[in-house]
Amino acid sequence: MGNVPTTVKHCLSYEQLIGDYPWLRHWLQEEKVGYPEFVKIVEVGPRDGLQNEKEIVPTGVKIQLIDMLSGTGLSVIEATSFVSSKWVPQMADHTDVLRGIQRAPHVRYPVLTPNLQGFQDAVAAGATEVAVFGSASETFSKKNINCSIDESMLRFEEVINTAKERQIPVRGYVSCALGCPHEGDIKPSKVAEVAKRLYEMGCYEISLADTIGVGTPGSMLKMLQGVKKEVPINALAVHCHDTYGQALPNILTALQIIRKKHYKFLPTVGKTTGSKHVKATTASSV
Ligand SMILES: CC(C)(COP(=O)([O-])OP(=O)([O-])OC[C@H]1O[C@@H](n2cnc3c(N)ncnc32)[C@H](O)[C@@H]1OP(=O)([O-])[O-])[C@@H](O)C(=O)NCCC(=O)NCCSC(=O)C[C@@](C)(O)CC(=O)[O-]
Repeated sequence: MGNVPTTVKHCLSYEQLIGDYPWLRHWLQEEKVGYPEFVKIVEVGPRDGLQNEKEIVPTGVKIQLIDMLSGTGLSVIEATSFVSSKWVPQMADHTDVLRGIQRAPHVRYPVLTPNLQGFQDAVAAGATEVAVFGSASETFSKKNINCSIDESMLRFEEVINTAKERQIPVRGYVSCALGCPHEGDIKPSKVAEVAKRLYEMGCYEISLADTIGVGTPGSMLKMLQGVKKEVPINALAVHCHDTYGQALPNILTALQIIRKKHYKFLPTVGKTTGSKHVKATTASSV
């Protein structure tokens, strides 16, 4: 926490959280929650932070960013996406980025793969870990990956089965876990259902994403209470966008749901400014 600005420390303090959300004190006592002994940060800046930037960032700059992040002590850096360049022009240089980075021995560099084509391209470019990304909202699924939730599960199953044959670990995202830009509130039971499907297919970890940053400690709590009935808590991660300044309180709430025996909980933070996504570098400070 040495380099963390005072304002961020303030957001992270237990006393401040209880001051802002008094009902949490009761819940924390009831649940006898503690903090996990170990927190892993998945840095998503080079992928999620850049993907919506209108101006194309030169490939060399992306490579330099990832190489510099590799030197910070992070253990996971999401490097790029093997998606259609018509949909996300910023990620069109995925192969050059993945081939150009200096891989540090202690760092993993997962990439997003929405379907088998993306998976095969990623592996050909040297990917050794991938992530599939589903949604708890039908409308978001159609707008993001051009298929329904059920169709996306069939695509992911193909990716996961092929990945298993090659012993490539697959991480799964569930977008809109705390709200959808098109459908509004999303029921925790729907998030739990999609998370469970991904987990049962073979994703080693499910990252529950507050895609538009509308979550609060209250909705985070309800959502995680629903999901942990279906997926082991030590296989869960959260991915919080900071659109309304709630990412840190939301992460702190999520961390406190983990019992001490659950040593592995893996939050990622995204910082969203207005309609622009400028994300994830704050994750390194948490
Ligand atoms: C999923 C697709 C590809 C389906 O796209 P589609 O158009 O429905 O695909 P299709 O299967 O009908 O194929 C149409 C064309 O796309 C090509 N194609 C097919 N697959 C690929 C591929 N993998 N890479 C490159 N090209 C591909 C395919 O070859 C074909 O090319 P054509 O014959 O017309 O020349 C498309 O909808 C897409 O790329 N979507 C991008 C989604 C995306 O990147 N979203 C942002 C990341 S998710 C996210 O940010 C959320 C997250 C993870 O951060 C968590 C959170 O905060 O919520």
